[in-house]
Amino acid sequence: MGDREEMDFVLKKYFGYSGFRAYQKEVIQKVTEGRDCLVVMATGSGKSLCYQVPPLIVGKTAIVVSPLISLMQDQVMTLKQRGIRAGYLGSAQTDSTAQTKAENGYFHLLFLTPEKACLLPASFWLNLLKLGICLFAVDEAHCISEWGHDFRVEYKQLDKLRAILSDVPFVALTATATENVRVDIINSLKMKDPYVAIGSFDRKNIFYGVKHHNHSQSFLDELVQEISRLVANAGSTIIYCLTIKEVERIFKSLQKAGIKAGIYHGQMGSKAREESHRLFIRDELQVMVATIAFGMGIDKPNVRHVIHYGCPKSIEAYYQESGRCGRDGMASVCWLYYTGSDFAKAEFYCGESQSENHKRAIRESLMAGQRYCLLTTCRRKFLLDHFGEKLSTDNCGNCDNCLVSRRERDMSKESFLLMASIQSCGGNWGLKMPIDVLRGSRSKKIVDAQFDKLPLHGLGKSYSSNWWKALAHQLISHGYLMETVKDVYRTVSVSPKGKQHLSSAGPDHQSPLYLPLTDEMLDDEDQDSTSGEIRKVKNLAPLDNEGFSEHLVRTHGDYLLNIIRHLSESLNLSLDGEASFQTAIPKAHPVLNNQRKIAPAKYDAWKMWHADGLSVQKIANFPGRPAPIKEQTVLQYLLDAAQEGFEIDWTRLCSEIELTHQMFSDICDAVSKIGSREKLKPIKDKLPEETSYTHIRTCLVMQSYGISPEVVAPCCNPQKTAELSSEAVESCLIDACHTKSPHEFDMSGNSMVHFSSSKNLTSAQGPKLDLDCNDDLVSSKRHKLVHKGSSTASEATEDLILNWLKNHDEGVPLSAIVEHFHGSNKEHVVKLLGNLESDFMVFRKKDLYRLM
Ligand SMILES: Nc1ncnc2c1ncn2[C@@H]1O[C@H](COP(=O)(O)OP(=O)(O)OP(=O)(O)O)[C@@H](O)[C@H]1O
Repeated sequence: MGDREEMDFVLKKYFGYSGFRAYQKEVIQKVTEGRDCLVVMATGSGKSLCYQVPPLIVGKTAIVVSPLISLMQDQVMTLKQRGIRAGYLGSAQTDSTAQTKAENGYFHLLFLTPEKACLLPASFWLNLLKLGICLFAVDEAHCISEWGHDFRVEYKQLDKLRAILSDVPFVALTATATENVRVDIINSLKMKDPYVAIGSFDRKNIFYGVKHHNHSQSFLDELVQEISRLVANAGSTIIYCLTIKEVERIFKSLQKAGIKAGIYHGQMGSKAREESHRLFIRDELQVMVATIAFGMGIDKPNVRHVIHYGCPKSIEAYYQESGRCGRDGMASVCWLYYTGSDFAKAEFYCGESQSENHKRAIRESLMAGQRYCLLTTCRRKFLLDHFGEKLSTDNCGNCDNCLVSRRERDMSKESFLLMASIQSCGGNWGLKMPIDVLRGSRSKKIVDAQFDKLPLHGLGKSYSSNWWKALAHQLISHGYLMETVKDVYRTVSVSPKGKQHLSSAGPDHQSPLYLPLTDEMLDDEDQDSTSGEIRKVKNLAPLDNEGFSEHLVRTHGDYLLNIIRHLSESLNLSLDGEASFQTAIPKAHPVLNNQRKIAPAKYDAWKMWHADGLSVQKIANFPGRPAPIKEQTVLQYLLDAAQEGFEIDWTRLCSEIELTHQMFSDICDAVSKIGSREKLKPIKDKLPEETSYTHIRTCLVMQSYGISPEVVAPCCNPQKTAELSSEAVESCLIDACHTKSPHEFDMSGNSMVHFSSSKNLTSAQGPKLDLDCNDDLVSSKRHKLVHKGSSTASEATEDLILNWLKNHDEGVPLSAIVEHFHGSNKEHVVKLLGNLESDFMVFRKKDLYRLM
């Protein structure tokens, strides 16, 4: 019998197939000739046969390295049923004779985990070599590469075996390998002139689609309805979720709707997982809701739908998971539902990873996933392109973008603004900075970099940040912008094509640039229909007050005033009378005698606080702002204003932020102990928990201006005092009696501390406050009360943990979290942290918990 005939005979005899699929025969032939092979073929294309047939032809053992015991067990079982001698070595092996049998060449196919392969003694290999090893296969070979989506360190060790098995052909197999992963595989396994078989990645029978979702219940209800419809037709469905919590949530909803669903994730015991898998394979379950733990080795032919509820880590992972669909070649459907927060998980995925290369690969992979989600062109083309395969057409006719014609609009103006902003910011930022500039933000970063002086600052206010981000992704996918990972950051810059476009355009003239609107952009515009009104208003000439709704004036009055002001300035007209819209933020920025000019945002904050008497909290949430700002930011503005010579009522400020006399002197002590005011953290570390960074900053500014600590209230804020419990009042009363303090408390708990004498204290003036009480005792009592209060509050909840972590950018070890929330036991805290981790709210890195 000739070689080819023998191959056909084996195929028929053991597998029952009448012909080989593409590439199978060539690979088998090369392997039997002793050549190394790299096999890159789509999921379900039949790669396994490439290592299963040779041992049956040459009668020598084939070694197969596979990442999962369960996968090996499945394969061994199936092969045995076909009359092939197959076995595996590993921790789950109960047959004590298996290793001896293997060493004596009993098996046609011997499966090993990479760890086991490296642990076997050299004598094992030498004995088996004497009998003959026909090939050494590495399945799921992309696990060898740090560029791969599923890198496993153990795979890296396999090169050690190359020295012992120097004459054995190595066969690496994977369904997902980009160019650099392929090179990595060949180098890592020290393959010699390998025969490379790259099959088509095009799964023609699969429809690809993407939808945007929010985590709302109504969306989940819609999903359940959709699944009910799907399961009414034949075939199975797999729903992949990013977290176990989501798996459980969706599973419960499906069960409620009477759908036969199963569940599968890494925290289930192996028995429960096996049972779930078995029921699914036998069609006793219609739907499997799973994490990606349900992945490799799922060879169920009739999976008709794969739904991803959340954007996967990479295109490779997506391709592999969606590849569980339609393995029998019948028409099947893959939907991906994503939400914006899916793209912010790079830090989480980087987890414990030590290698910078690997971290960069993770970030780049996630970026590619994001691009896939936001794509408005053919999805199949994008997927194939990712794997280096060209689709001859721009319209595959079997993805959502090719079937639904999208609304296109001339986005030349918007694109010009965005590209110009990115260019003006230097092209060294992510998208946030240039978009914030367009939206007129005066954040510290923007003001410090003087981006608020750019002519385009604030010109893009009428679109939301998300809208601009979606446009940016359009421009990326059309080649006008480039996204790169520099060290650990994603930056966006204008590409040569974008620069060309910019240079041929100006603020008033741009050549048309028609781009499709994404669902997100359309949703955003629908939601913000009033901003649509604003855009219309912008185009109105002359401005006409008819048709302005009350709502429009209330919500956008400030914006309209600005348009009118700019218009009148440009026309050299004066506006009669002072506009006194309640929503308008004061805009005049006079420079007082001894004051230096400060940024408008700071001046506004100072004026509202100082002249209008608004509280920090009111300023932060002032209705005239496009969006609220943080109270800390307002405080920082006030401190900056003070440093530029603007008048500040320190007593009022200290009272508002509850900076007590005791805190003030504690902070001064800490500063002198440390001997430096440069860094706040060491100062903070020396102080009690309730002393915040805001307290420290304020104190330092006051110190530097020689403001006397006497201006600081000795006891609690009068308004806050009213909120004290009766216990607190009682304690204060006791203190007041003991110390014969002039502070009086009425029985309703209202403090009558006389702040009036300090009313006019400013940064320039500093008369001493006449308070002769024993402040220390009062405030130390208060201190105790606060502490006692925080002990009740120290029972951990998810919200409290999140709030607390907000103040610890550098991360906190578990022990410190447990100590802080000593009202709860450790298990409870660990459980909450686990929930937060699985919700991607926090992540753990080098044993420190941080906010995402
Ligand atoms: N020549 C053939 N004729 C008919 N069916 C075949 C042939 N080769 C393989 N198959 C079948 O195709 C299915 C997929 O094969 P296999 O599991 O080897 O794919 P794979 O490429 O390893 O996929 P994955 O990467 O997802 O593991 C199996 O059910 C297998 O029996």
